[in-house]
Amino acid sequence: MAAPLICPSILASDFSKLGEEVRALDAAGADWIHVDVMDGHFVPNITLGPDIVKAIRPHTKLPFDVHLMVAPVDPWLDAYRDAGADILTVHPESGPHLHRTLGRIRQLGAKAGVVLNPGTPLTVLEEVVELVDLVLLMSVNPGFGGQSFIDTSLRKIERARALLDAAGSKAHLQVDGGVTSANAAACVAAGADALVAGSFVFKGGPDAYAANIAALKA
Ligand SMILES: O=C(CO)[C@@H](O)[C@H](O)COP(=O)(O)O
Repeated sequence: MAAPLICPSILASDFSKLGEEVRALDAAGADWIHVDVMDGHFVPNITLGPDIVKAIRPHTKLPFDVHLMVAPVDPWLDAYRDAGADILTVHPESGPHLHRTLGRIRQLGAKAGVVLNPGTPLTVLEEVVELVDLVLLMSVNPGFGGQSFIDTSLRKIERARALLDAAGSKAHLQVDGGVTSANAAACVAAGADALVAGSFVFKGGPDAYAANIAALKA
């Protein structure tokens, strides 16, 4: 089983020193930096605007994987791409034309991701599979870090893997929410190749980041 990409969510970082945190994650072996953007409307929390993404961009060359929990999302695609996002991931519920939104993300030169909440059926993916570079399965309801992994997500990962393989898609299959060393291997065995983790990576402070990332890869 190949080691998964580890994508720490900076939602769990110390916001008073974001640049430093991103540098520490880079040094600790993170593969991507996962940026959770929340608008206080699509989800009940507000986080990082494009100016903040732009401010931390010079602190690492790692890909910025930006999860947009924003509705409507279309007006924000250009701003986050300009701020330095490499991957823009959107919810089918955050606009009326998912197909158009994914096409626009690729037109901007970014990788396009689609994210499914625990209650969102996989079938939506069938209609856009050729337009996505990343499928993100939420294993918690989005809005907050520190929640518990929803166990039925494992079966959904398996079904998503089967769907991607059947379509001949090379898209990454990423899982997010309550990911720890206790469930990471099961996610990968089910077919995930990228794991987002917030609380687990950041616990113990910067000196522990490398060990925490290694524990998720192991
Ligand atoms: O998008 C979200 C929450 O909405 C996630 O990225 C969480 O931030 C992951 O945090 P942990 O569950 O790993 O603490």
